[in-house]
Amino acid sequence: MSRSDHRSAVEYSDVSVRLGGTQIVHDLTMSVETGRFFGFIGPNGSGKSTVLRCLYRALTPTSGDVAINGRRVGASSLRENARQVAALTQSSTMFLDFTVAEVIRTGRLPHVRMLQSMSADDEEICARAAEDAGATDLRDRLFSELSGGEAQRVLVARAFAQQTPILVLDEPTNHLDVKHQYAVMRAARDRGVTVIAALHDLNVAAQFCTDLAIVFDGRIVLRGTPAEVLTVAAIQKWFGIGCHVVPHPRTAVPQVIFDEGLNP
Ligand SMILES: Nc1ncnc2c1ncn2[C@@H]1O[C@H](COP(=O)(O)OP(=O)(O)OP(=O)(O)O)[C@@H](O)[C@H]1O
Repeated sequence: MSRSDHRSAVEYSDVSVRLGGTQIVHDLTMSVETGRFFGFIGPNGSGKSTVLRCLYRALTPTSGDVAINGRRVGASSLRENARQVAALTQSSTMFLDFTVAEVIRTGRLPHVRMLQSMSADDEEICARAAEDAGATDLRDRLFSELSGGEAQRVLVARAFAQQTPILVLDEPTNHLDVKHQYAVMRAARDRGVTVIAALHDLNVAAQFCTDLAIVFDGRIVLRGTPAEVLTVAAIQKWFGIGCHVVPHPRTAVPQVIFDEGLNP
């Protein structure tokens, strides 16, 4: 797909990443169409986070390009990028001294000049983001005193408050109880933006993603709809565990029942 094709919200072209002398991502070429909910799945250390980091500019590829809406990531200012892509990452220690409300407000920074100049609209956006992420009741707490799941909901709210056309979620359901896992995924989907996530729970991925890609050793080895990707053969081959795959009783999306008795 060409760069000028605006159906592509995100496009990786021949992206390779070397870290610490090791090649982590190998010549990745792929695109994600606007409005899709795209999930990277794959074993630990396969490169999912590294691929995402190139998108939210935490990492510059060793070679190749990443483009957002047809524009190369490195060609935009950091502020412009932050208006395009909000990222929920796996490290958040920089917020330890903040209250929850302050953490969520930092999501508005790409849109305002200084924290003091936040408008009533910005406050309303933060309140709605907190509501959508299930973090409203936490707003007066200190971020450093939250449980893992509570902190995760606040970081999701911060990403929502950024109101970007692309949302990058690196393991968004980390630390969350089952109810909040589904609530956060539903809230992300219902924003109607392009979502690109790294996920470990295959059943949650199947329920919410329109597209899945299995990453193995820094390469996409299989891509398609959840029904195309989550097959017994693929899960055995790439995750190394036996399983059954059955349709969800209501939605009919594939659901995986792991079975070590069927291990390859
Ligand atoms: N800064 C770094 N220096 C050297 N190696 C790194 C660095 N960051 C990541 N790696 C390595 O790159 C590989 C891919 O890591 P990455 O975090 O992208 O995997 P992942 O698929 O997201 O894993 P997980 O499912 O465990 O979160 C791993 O082997 C990791 O050890």
